[in-house]
Amino acid sequence: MKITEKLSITRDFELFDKMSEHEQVVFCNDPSTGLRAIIAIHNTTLGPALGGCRMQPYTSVDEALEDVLRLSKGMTYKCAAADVDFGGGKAVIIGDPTTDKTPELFRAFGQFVNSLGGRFFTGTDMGTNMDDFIHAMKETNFVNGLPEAYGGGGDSSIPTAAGVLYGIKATNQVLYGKDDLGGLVYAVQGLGKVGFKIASSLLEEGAHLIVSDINEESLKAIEEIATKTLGTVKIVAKEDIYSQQADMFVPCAFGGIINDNTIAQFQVKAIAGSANNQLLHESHGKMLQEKGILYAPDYIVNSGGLIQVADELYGTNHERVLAKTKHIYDAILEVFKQAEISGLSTMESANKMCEKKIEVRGKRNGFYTASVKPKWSFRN
Ligand SMILES: NC(=O)C1=CN([C@@H]2O[C@H](COP(=O)(O)OP(=O)(O)OC[C@H]3O[C@@H](n4cnc5c(N)ncnc54)[C@H](O)[C@@H]3O)[C@@H](O)[C@H]2O)C=CC1
Ligand SMILES: O=C(O)CCC(=O)C(=O)O
Repeated sequence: MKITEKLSITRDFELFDKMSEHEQVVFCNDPSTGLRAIIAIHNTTLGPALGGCRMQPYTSVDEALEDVLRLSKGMTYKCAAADVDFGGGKAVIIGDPTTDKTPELFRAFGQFVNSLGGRFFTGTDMGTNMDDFIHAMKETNFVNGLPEAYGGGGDSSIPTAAGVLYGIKATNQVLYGKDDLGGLVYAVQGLGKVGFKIASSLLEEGAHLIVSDINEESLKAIEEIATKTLGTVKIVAKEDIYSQQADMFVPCAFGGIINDNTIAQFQVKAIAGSANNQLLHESHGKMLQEKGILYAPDYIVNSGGLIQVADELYGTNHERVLAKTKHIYDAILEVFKQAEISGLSTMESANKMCEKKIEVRGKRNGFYTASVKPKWSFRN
């Protein structure tokens, strides 16, 4: 047997292939608290990585890894588009948020975040909330999205929803030549922290909503709000939301919902919503373009939360956050314009703009590391 055959195991680089675009992936294991988490740092050219921590009952390591790799890459683009001095990262905790949370688990997670020495900042995402990070912050300073009572900016779903409404207005401007929200029909998927706020604002402007959620209470609550406005609400089964005749589809639940199957069903003129990683593959952006559906790239539309948590490090100031969030309107118009000029899909056009920004900065910065002088440094 040749020596290379004997050593064949060393040729299995599957994990490194999967993370080939990422700088660092950290597997965190703490049997005493049951913590199993993965932190992915995609790119730190623009600054230390930033991204929320999702808790979900993933059924395999592969599923969790795939999610954290996709989400952290999305954060690199989101940070570039929002012009914040952070790079892309994200964390996932494997566990059921309704049964597996303990203060100790989040403290253990905080210790792992701290061990990265400021290369990764984190906070809430789906399945985690600000209370969880009150525990984590006892172990690390690299947490943002904290309650105002703890010196943070508070609920980041508020600026996220505000930003999505700016994205919808910009899309309406291109579709109809005016950015009014009222009078139109929106198919809203998911009435959680962000979706509920968007739906309520749309109703207040007199919009007509078709909604789906798996949570009966949220559905009842939005019907109740509609009774006090000029808007209307129709509830549909979760699998029927994609085929509704509407002006716009507003996805506010989970990722990957723009795919071969749903594109075949869509009867909308545009898509703009808060969900992260809406396109199953980048090619689905092209398919939307071919079908004549105007797509407002997710990571620009939903960057209000990021803008707030990044801004928090300067001290809480809601006015400043709102002023920065308003730029989402112009950013979406610019992407639509560039896409029209270049013939690219709106997602390709947005990606190109972000990649250019990272490339230019990369000439001066690269890999982020806190400036700690090595002990053995004898230079001064
Ligand atoms: N919270 C924030 O500030 C930000 C959130 N996002 C993204 O926006 C999306 C929503 O986030 P949140 O509102 O914070 O989450 P959430 O967990 O509060 O809300 C999600 C909602 O979707 C519903 N849902 C779950 N499965 C569904 C299905 N099959 N059909 C219809 N509805 C379903 C849930 O019942 C829940 O009401 C996520 O993709 C998140 O990553 C992105 C940027 C910031
Ligand atoms: O919104 C947050 O709390 C952090 C930013 C983030 O993870 C996101 O925008 O997906």
